[in-house]
Amino acid sequence: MAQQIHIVEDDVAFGKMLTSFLERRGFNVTVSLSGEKARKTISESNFDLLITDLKLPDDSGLDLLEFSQKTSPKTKVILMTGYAEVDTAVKAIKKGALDYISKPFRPEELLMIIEADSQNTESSEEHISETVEPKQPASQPTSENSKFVIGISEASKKFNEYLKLVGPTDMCVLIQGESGTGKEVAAKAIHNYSSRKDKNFVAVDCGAIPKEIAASEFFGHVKGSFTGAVNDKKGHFEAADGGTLFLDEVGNLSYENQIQLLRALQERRIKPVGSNTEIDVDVRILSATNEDLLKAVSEGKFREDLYHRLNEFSIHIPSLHERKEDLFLFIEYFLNEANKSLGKEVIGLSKEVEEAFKNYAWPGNLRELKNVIKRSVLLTNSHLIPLEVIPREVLFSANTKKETVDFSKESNEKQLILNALKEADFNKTKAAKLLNITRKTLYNKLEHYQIEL
Ligand SMILES: Nc1ncnc2c1ncn2[C@@H]1O[C@H](COP(=O)(O)OP(=O)(O)OP(=O)(O)O)[C@@H](O)[C@H]1O
Repeated sequence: MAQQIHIVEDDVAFGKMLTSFLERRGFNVTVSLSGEKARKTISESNFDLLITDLKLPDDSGLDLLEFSQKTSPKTKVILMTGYAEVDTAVKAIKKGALDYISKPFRPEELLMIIEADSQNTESSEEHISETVEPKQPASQPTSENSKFVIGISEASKKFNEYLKLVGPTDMCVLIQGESGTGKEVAAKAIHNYSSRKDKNFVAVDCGAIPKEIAASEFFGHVKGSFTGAVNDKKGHFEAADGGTLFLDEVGNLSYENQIQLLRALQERRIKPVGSNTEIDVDVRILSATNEDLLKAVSEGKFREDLYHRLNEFSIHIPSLHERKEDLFLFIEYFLNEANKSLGKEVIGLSKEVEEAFKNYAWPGNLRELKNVIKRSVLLTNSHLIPLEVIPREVLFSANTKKETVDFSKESNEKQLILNALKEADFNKTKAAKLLNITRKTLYNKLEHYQIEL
């Protein structure tokens, strides 16, 4: 069963960031924003781990540690401290806390403490118990798969179920989705769920191969078969033998190349350009497209027989807009990636940026989100990404959603009003409609925020 974690943290953004980080790694997380709420929650449920801030507005982490030890002695406790509080934290360890972690910290550091403790617990349990749980079967995702975000939205859960379901079969899968939604990542996951996972995964961008050399790229060639063929060359099919060949942007293949590909798939045999010998190949084909292939078929641009061969099973990857519930998991994942690659320690987004990200439609999907975060992390000199480093298109996009309007914070409100005005071409009646407020209220707010038009 997943470990139950209780976080006590009055900084909402930080608590949220830790929660999504830990939930993505399979923990069940409950958050309390105050000592009072924490005490009530501790009394009502059994947690494996309590992670509490040392300084709370209405309580102290040390007192909570004592309370937890009395009420729920099996719960382990980690304290989060500021630099100046390390002495107190050391006292807490003496009182029986598992560990302390100094703020600011990266969530991975916290995870390391949790995992180190679990390993200690497991190894001591293995000595006691004679029957050890069987290890995971070979068809489980490899560590490669654990590198991607599964998501919590219904759309993500469904499509990830499909990946798992079709992975171990030998079916050809057509992966459809907008640009940047993660089609290649999905193809790699299918490969990793299959028994072919120890063989090659060869990805080919069909849009980037000139049609004149496509046959040689796919099937290889022998030395001297055409000008420039100075050596024998293996093609993608041979390179992927026993494994998986991923044809990205498959709709871009020329009609002639489609015929050659179909033949290779039907016969499971290829002939390198200039060779008289055929070679047997055992390759699973996964393909991806961000265009409507059926439309291409009906327009005579894509062969119907090839379409059906590639599409033994089809998977649609939802756009980021269709899985907004996953947005913060992806943000946190890309933030960690950016921190690692840039050697930075940015812990999250400021409230205003959070709001802007929620309101943006992310037409470039995960790739765009990843790029925006990396750029922002590079430009950020504090712990939270500020509004100033966010690209203009994200701030002033035409995507202010009525349902996401949240007037709880002044800074959010001002930003939302600016977005709506921009979307409405500065027509106040339209902007008021977008914001779901009356024109009069909008005028009052423009005055309040001194927005001059
Ligand atoms: N589930 C995921 N978890 C973490 N990162 C992801 C996930 N899916 C995609 N990404 C990242 O998002 C970016 C875009 O993914 P990918 O290249 O697979 O998209 P694509 O749909 O194949 O793009 P295109 O249509 O341009 O070929 C990559 O940097 C990838 O690492």
